[in-house]
Amino acid sequence: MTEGTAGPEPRPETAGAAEKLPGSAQTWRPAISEPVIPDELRPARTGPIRERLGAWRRRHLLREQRAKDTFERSRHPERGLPVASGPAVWTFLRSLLAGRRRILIGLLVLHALAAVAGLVVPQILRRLVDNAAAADTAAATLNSLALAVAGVVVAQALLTFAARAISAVFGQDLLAAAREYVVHTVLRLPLSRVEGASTGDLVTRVTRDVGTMSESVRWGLPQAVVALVTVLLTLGAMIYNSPLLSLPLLLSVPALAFAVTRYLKRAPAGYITEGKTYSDINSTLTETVEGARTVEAFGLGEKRRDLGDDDIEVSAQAERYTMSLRNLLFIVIDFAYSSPLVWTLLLGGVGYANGWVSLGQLTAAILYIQAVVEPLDRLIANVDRLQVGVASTTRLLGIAEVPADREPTDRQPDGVKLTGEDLRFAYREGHDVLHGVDVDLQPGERLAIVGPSGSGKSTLGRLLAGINGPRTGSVTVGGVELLDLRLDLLRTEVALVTQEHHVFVGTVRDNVVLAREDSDDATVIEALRATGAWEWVERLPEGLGTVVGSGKVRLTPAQAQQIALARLVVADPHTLVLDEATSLIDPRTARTLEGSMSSLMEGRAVVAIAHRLHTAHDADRIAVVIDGQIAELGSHDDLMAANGAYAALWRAWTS
Ligand SMILES: Nc1ncnc2c1ncn2[C@@H]1O[C@H](COP(=O)(O)OP(=O)(O)OP(=O)(O)O)[C@@H](O)[C@H]1O
Repeated sequence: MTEGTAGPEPRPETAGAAEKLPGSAQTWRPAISEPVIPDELRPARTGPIRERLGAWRRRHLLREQRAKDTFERSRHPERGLPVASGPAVWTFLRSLLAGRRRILIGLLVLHALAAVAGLVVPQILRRLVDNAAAADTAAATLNSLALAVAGVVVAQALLTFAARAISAVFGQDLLAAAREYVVHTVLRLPLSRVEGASTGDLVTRVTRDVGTMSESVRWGLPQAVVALVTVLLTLGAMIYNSPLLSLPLLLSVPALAFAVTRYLKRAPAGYITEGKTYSDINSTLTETVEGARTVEAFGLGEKRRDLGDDDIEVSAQAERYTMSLRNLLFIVIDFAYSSPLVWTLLLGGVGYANGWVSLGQLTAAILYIQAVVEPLDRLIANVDRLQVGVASTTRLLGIAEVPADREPTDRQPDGVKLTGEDLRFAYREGHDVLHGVDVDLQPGERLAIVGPSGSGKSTLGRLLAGINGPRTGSVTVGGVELLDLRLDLLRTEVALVTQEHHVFVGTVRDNVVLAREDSDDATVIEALRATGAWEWVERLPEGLGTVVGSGKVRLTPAQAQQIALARLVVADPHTLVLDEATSLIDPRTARTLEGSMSSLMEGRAVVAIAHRLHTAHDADRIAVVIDGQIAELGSHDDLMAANGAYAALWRAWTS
């Protein structure tokens, strides 16, 4: 592997190379036969010092390059979630702080006063030392100076306490605002992008990244500002005490500034890369857990473990990179702390001997140097914390950069006729899976969509139900485009029923009334009766109020499907799009369910995406979709008479 291309195999998420296991919905990554970590990036443990240093530098440069590459790739991913730019973070921060100026200024003033109180102590001590050195000072003067020190220390403690208490309240308020923002943003993500993004990435962003961001907003930011103010005030006090004795510390500031600037330039890409590696670890892990049965059935355990190990190793590489950046910074910081102390003592000795400075000034200067170390340390540690926070914030704000796939208006459909015109759709740019489909659904009509696997039936169903918007053309109901309708209104016009039925953790009632939350119990029971679910719901310990879902009362797939259909009865849409709605249910339940479904479907238009052709046989019209186009359209008898693709499918199915 060459320097420019060093790095692990591109992940399918970025390389678009995910494969589907036959017969499985799980995406699977290509098997990796070579070691994922290039040799150049492995730690060199043997050889002469110069070679090892050279190898260390090469590894460092490679990691830096990779951090930059990953940063660029994650800024504009093809399908996953993007990362926001640096300026977006500052705009976001400004908007967070905008309504909280008063409390922010108040707490900064309190912290500054506490810092000033701390700076007064060395000045009083300076007087104490100078007075004690002079032979004629009265004991009363020394006593009052000592009392002044005690008074200032108490005042500083009280100010610090008040400042910290206000900081805590301020931090909680900011955290709440940040969390609300994230929840709001995630909820408005278009479904198509949620499906396209990896679960691990989304989960890492809304858990780890929210935590890191709020940590740095709550603690990192106020502490960095306070530490900066304290450092500046201490430097001012040092110059006031003795310009000569402040020289060594002032001279070390440029070295410190250089090291911090260098760090700030490199750290963001490093931390964003680190965040992405955590997402990758989570993605592999969730994929393995979700596909546990497939993994077991195909004996893929070892491969999955290897993938996990690779993810962890890559993550460790990213962590080592950011750690080496931090270490370099800390070396300079340590040097910048200790050398001024030595130089000030030497300079102070010479100055005292020549009468340029007093013993008290030297004492105060040494105390100030000691005093500046702690806030400087805090400042740099918090700058580091802020870097991690900024990286997490860019990932969170990236979610907000996903463009909305619809802009709902208040338009109301005039009628119930569903029409699709010139529908084209692509999951990947330049690869249309529908090529100009026209569908005209009469009110109350049953239209079956049949065709070979992968021909575009489900995609057409999703477009007709307004889940995805077409690339060209439009789907309208009563003359209004589906994407122009408010979501709550859309679901009472057209609804899609698929094989996936999620039961949310909540009561049976909550799960049924999702589309119309104001429905009463009688409506819910009627809906459950219609889908044949009332029999078993009635027997649950708390009936409608029983909490079901993950970790609670578990429902069978068939029961989950009945709940989903009951949801539909309550939503009462005039058009249903059924995509294999009854396939997961055992034949006996399916027969019962089909019975209740036919009464549910009465008076509604139905688009049934059918794999079992008997569904098609009973439909008013049948659309045969082949390669993303409607190849034939007509009733069963018409199409049999035409002796085309449908007739061939029917003969194959009935023989
Ligand atoms: N989420 C997706 N991302 C990328 N490509 C997809 C996605 N979903 C479907 N496709 C592709 O779009 C094409 C049409 O798929 P679609 O699921 O609509 O076909 P289908 O006729 O319903 O197939 P089946 O009967 O097997 O369910 C296929 O080539 C499929 O691989």
